[in-house]
Amino acid sequence: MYPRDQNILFMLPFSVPFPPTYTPDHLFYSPGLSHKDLHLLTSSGVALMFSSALFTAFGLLALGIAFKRRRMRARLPPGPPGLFLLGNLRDMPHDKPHWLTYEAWAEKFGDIVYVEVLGRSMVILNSLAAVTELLEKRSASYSDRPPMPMANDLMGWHWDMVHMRYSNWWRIHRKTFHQSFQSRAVPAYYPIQMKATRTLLQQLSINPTGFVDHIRHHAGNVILNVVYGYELQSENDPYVHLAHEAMKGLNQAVHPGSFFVDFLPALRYLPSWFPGAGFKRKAKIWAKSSLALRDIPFENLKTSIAAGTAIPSFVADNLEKLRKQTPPADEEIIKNCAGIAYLAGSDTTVSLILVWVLAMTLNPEVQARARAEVDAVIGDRLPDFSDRERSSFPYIQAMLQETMRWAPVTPLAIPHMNMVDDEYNGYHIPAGTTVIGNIHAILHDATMFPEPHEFKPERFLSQDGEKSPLRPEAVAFGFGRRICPGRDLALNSAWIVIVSILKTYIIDKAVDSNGNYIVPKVEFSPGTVSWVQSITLLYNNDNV
Ligand code: HEM
Repeated sequence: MYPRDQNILFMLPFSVPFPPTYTPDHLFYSPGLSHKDLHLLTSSGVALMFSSALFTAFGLLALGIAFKRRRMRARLPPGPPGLFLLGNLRDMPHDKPHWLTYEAWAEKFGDIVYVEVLGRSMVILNSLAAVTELLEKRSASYSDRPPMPMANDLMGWHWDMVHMRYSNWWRIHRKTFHQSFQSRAVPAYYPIQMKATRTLLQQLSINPTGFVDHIRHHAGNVILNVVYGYELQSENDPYVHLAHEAMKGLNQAVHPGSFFVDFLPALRYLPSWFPGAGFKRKAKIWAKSSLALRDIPFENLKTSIAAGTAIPSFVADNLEKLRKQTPPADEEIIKNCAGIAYLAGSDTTVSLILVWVLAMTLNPEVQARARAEVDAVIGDRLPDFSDRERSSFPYIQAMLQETMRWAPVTPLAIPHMNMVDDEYNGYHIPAGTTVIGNIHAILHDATMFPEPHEFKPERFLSQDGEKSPLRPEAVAFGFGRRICPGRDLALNSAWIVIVSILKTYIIDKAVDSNGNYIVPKVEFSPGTVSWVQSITLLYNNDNV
């Protein structure tokens, strides 16, 4: 249908938009103060200003004392020395990927590093041994999330299961999610993934230069279809718009240090009109889009169900189950799980596929070997999931593992928090410490993965008598009880997209005006989800 012998040549320089980076300015300025707020501050009277300053001074003093006492009291893991009051605020990376700074610290201080920011302690685990011991084996104590007063209490994200505190309320969400996304359940979504992949191939054949948008459309189409039975519009989709609006605020709020109220939770009780309480006014505006994202698609689907026009989906099926339950279970749980699936599952899958595209651009010999395997198994037609019954596709599998290892999509996972005082290797980890599993460092550990920055799928092809290295998916989706529940769906999407593109396209570098190849840079953005910064591609079967 889309033969590789279509002699087409496209130059595709692009850069992928990624969530805003955070500068130190954000950090110091971000208690929500805008220029207007500062003006207000001057005009609203000396008394208010004085009480506000006093409030902040007391807060900072308390933090400083707590910081000093904690440092003196216990044998904390090593880390960069902090300043009185601020702790390690100034050491925290802001404008470059955090994992680079954390890896530099790991080299200096070892596989467990301690930092403290404005009284909040944080531990970074840089080795497989440390994450296995703490986040996996001691998962019962390490599965909480740090409180996020700005996002959860003020911006209405309390319904977001990803950042929910470890509780019965989270457990029931997790169970509901798991039932529909566990490995046994996801083959039910093959038809949706197949249909979306055929649409992707069609879109690529019409406009290969728009491949980033097409890959995004594919991921959105799969998840919205699975969750709401909703077919994504080709352009200006209202649900994509809702998610985009909601992400604007969330991206800022989940970044540690963006809002002072996250360090001094008492600030959330300030009235919105209070000088310096600009964060409360921002939160009020953002809360609308957070709730709209969750409620609008859900209510629309309920209208379709009532009209008898809804097709099966996560929400429709779960509402049906709920109707039969006595006493009826909580509808809100289904609404919450559905709302978060698009946010958690869309960008992550897109990022994984784009990392693969970059790897293929830079490693034509890997691409050729993978394509040969697809051709040998599938022959002269388009792939589908039944092909996996004919072959285990060892090279494709190894290539997918290497893609997850080479540039992990979520290099630092999502922060966990421990609930009890703990000891590890003779170090004290105070209860309430934010614990980061450094996926990037583990997957670039040269003792497990020699030449870690090279893209080498062969390392996952087990040779006779050789011990195969750690499978990246064992850490790339996080840890313990909070491990990503959407991983099987994501890996299936990535697999069908990869084999389908290999079957129909050749990915190559672009050429400049002098006819020279442009070698794309291997650069990734900071943020929870890391993005390939720029790729230049050329589809050209002359290069085969
Ligand atoms: C390549 C794709 C993906 C990657 C790399 C990824 C990665 C992650 C990571 C690292 C976490 C945090 C785990 C931890 O705290 O230790 C997570 C959590 C989560 N992911 Fe994914 N994810 C992907 C796709 C998906 C998809 C497709 C869905 C939805 C269908 C999804 C839904 C979730 C949810 C709901 C959580 C929160 C789990 C909890 O806190 O209990 N993810 N993911």
